[in-house]
Amino acid sequence: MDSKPGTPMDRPAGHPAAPTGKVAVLLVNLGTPDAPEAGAVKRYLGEFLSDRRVVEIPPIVWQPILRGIILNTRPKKSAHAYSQVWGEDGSPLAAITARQAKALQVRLGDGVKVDWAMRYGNPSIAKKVTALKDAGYDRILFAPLYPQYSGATTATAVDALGKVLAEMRWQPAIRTLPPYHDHPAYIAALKDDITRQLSPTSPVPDVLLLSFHGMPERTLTLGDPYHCHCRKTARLLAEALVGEFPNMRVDTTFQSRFGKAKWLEPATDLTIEAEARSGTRSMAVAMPGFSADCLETLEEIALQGRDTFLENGGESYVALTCLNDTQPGMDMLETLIRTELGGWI
Ligand SMILES: C=CC1=C(C)c2cc3[nH]c(cc4nc(cc5[nH]c(cc1n2)c(C)c5CCC(=O)O)C(CCC(=O)O)=C4C)c(C)c3C=C
Ligand SMILES: [Fe+2]
Ligand SMILES: [Fe+2]
Repeated sequence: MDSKPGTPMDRPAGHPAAPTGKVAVLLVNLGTPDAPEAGAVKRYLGEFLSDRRVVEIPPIVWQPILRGIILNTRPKKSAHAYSQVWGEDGSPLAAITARQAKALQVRLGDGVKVDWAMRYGNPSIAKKVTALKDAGYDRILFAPLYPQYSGATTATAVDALGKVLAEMRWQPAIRTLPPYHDHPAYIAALKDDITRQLSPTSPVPDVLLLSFHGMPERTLTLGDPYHCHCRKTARLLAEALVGEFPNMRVDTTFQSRFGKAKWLEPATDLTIEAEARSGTRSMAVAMPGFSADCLETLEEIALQGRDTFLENGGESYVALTCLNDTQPGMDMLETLIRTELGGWI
């Protein structure tokens, strides 16, 4: 056939038009209900808690418990919790992730498209990856925003991506953002942001808790690096903060226990209570494993945590905000993303 490279003449008659040659970044987070209502929360939890990466109990045992008990009781309670943190722009997790994508787009400029998706609920990974491919983005950097790797977060997001790719005849080239729990840019961003947030509180709190989302303890012996990643982040961050706050104790805890199995310890809620009871008067809590504020930081830690601390004799309690779309947070994200885009832009 007579054709010149790069012109439609390359394409035999009948072959559909296929735009190509563009680069995209897809920021990914966990997902959240569409509304702070029991029905929407039930749909979201049904999808989330049916993921075998999240609940590693055989479905024949787990599904009757999930469908028969949990999805009939938890959505109402969780919907109430969501309604306490819901903003004008919707769920904080989705609103902040959207803002991060927008801010990163400005920083990276027109040569790269930045978009975002959620592992559960909307906007889905399938919808976003398909739309990007159809629009000619044949190089996609897939970036799950979890500093610490776990099967229940990073791996399941990549699984969802794999499922979309499995349906495609012509797949885009894919890169994935590695965990960044010990990346100097991440530790520096946390140090700057925590220092900025603590400075106006005078005096410095007696203790700073670094509270990470928990996981079942057995995931550690099964080989999940999550616990080690959290511990390393905490160690590096404590080392980075000691110069600014030499007299502040820094402790690491795990929050958001779910289900009956033993979870990683020490538990944040029990630690807050024990600290207050044993005479700690002022406490700050940072949550370095969450790249965006969400139900677990704004309700469980900022609201419930404060009640627990004050009811047990504590006097001053502050829950710090996550990196979100702050300047240190976006500086870090830009650094990580530019590194992973090397050779593509
Ligand atoms: C940051 C990392 C996270 C890990 C690790 C993680 C593990 C994990 N979570 C559950 C159960 C629930 N998590 C819920 C909310 C939630 N979890 C994360 C992040 C991690 N989870 C985020 C960012 C959020 C907030 C979502 C939002 O909409 O704001 C919930 C739902 C809320 C509720 O009903 O309480 C559950 C349930 C398990 C079982 C697990 C590890 C196995
Ligand atoms: Fe969770
Ligand atoms: Fe929770």
